[in-house]
Amino acid sequence: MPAQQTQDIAIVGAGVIGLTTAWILCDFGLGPRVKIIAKHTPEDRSVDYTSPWAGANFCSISGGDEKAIRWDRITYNRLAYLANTRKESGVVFANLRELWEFDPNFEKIRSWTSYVKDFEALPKEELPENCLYGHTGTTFLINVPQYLNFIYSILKDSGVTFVKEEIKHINDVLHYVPNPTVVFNCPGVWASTLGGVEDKDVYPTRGHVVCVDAPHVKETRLRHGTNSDTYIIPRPFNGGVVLGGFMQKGNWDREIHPEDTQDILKRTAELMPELFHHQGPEAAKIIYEAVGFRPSRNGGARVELDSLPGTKFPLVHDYGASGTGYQAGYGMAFDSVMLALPFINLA
Ligand SMILES: Cc1cc2nc3c(=O)[nH]c(=O)nc-3n(C[C@H](O)[C@H](O)[C@H](O)COP(=O)(O)OP(=O)(O)OC[C@H]3O[C@@H](n4cnc5c(N)ncnc54)[C@H](O)[C@@H]3O)c2cc1C
Ligand SMILES: NC(=[NH2+])NCCC[C@@H](N)C(=O)O
Repeated sequence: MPAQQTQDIAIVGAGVIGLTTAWILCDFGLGPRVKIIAKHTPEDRSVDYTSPWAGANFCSISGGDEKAIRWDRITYNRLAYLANTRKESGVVFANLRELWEFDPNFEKIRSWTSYVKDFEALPKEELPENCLYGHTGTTFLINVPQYLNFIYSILKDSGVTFVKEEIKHINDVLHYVPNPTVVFNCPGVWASTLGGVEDKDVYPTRGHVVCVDAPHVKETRLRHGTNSDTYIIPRPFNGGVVLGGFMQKGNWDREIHPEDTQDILKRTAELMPELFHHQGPEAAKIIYEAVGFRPSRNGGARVELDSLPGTKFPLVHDYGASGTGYQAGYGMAFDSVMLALPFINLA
């Protein structure tokens, strides 16, 4: 009987960021040493738990700074590996068409030319009215519930322990892992209020999605507007088509407003006329609607080594992914684990 391994690696949070962090640790065989403390886990649905509400696709929403480009690129390669070798993960390659009513971040676009398969800028004559730029390429679509449960199962099979609790202060993690080798802090938008973290740079970017039945739609299409963000994100393996949306900074409104639903249906039908077979929004077959709070942060996501307040215990922050937790999350989690490895005795 192997000696009882004590859990010495703690993770706060079981959204896509916390789960992916644990997944990488499991790849090192560290699953039995990992304990995840989280109020919500993948079987939960709550406006306070962002990950289930994502589309999800891989688009060029993220910033053009070095960190954002690095995390997108690492995750693009990881998603390609999963799409090629692990169909059960819910990740597939897909055609992306992305349009802008204003000039995009050309640093970001330049980075895409070096790694996004089949990348092509659209000739001006192909741009719809009022669009200044557009491109196509091969990126990814993710069936989010399937992907979260795929990772969740790997973690449970790898010996990771889950504690379904809300903590008030980051140091409360010591009640569950008294002498941690390292703690990972992955609380999403709640980094804004978690005691001992209370990151004043973190804020919600409110989203509202309408998931419809439209199995004929295979392409993901987005239009970055001066006054609106319109996107169509099919979820592969019969997951419906996620339509959006809104990018409302600092907005904590938890309610769904019917006028917003109609606005999303109208804009997406204009963006892709075949979405409702060239009929209007009244032809939409709605499966569900949801509001979600993207965990945004002034200055971009925080992936940083710290220590539990008033202690020597290493603390790695990994939060603030905003609208990119799936398309950049593996890169963020990879860098978080690299920060922690010097403290973890692997041998
Ligand atoms: C409408 C919408 C569409 C999106 N589409 C895409 C997309 O197409 N592609 C993409 O890449 N991204 C997309 N995103 C962004 C993506 O969903 C987020 O970046 C991602 O879900 C953030 O994950 P997270 O793990 O940081 O946060 P969360 O999923 O919110 O997880 C946070 C975890 O921490 C736990 N927690 C927090 N505080 C405490 C506490 N005090 N005690 C215990 N546990 C705590 C929670 O219970 C939860 O388990 C979208 C987001 C929205 C809202
Ligand atoms: N078009 C635009 N600015 N945003 C689309 C973003 C889609 C998805 N990442 C999200 O909803 O976060």
